[in-house]
Amino acid sequence: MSVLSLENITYKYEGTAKQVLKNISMDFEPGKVYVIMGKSGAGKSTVLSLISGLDLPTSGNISFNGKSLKQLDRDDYRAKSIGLVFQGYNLLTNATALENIVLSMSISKSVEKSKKQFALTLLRKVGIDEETANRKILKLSGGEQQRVGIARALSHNPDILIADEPTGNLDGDTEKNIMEILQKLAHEENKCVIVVTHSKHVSKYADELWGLNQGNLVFVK
Ligand SMILES: Nc1ncnc2c1ncn2[C@@H]1O[C@H](COP(=O)(O)OP(=O)(O)OP(=O)(O)O)[C@@H](O)[C@H]1O
Repeated sequence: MSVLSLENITYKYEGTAKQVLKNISMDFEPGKVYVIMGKSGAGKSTVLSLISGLDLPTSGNISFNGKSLKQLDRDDYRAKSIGLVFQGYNLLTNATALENIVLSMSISKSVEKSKKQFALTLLRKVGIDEETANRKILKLSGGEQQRVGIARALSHNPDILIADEPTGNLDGDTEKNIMEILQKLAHEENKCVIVVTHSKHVSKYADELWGLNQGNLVFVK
């Protein structure tokens, strides 16, 4: 059963004639890592903005658990069901790792009894111990920052994790570590993990690999 389904999506930016996405269809299930690979300008960011409910397709339909995003409250969908991981981490650099997670939980109105304990549990899950959790982001390595970014994306327990070039700023070993964490979240915690990248290395971690080329999406393996 798909958690997310794209049916015959096309997309044109307002006021432009170019079709940026050309009739693309794809189904996403829980428990799998999906990698969408494409060159610069292929349409990766556009697909992500549609999947995450920032915008609606020009034609076609996107559904989440069988319900069209057109009918859902998309702010609510984004806040509850989607976790985002960014290439540049997007953390508050002058706050600690722990504070970043707790703040994010407060904004998403988490009902956890102890936000701090829950945040520490999430951080431990991605390999950040308590000492590191209490350090300011500025004093963490890139790989550690991305692990905090993943913990933050998990803090409202979303069904879908979307990672936009999550290892774009990291070296090979660190890339492996981050991709293994994302893989574990899919395989052991049943998250639907969607990664967009231009990196061939990242594609090795895919349960399903798709290629995006000038707005056309094709199944690779
Ligand atoms: N706001 C916009 N208005 C008009 N055209 C846009 C806009 N944003 C992107 N495009 C165009 O849509 C196409 C796809 O862009 P998109 O940003 O989705 O590609 P991408 O694969 O994410 O590229 P990159 O890897 O460089 O981020 C490109 O031709 C781009 O010029």
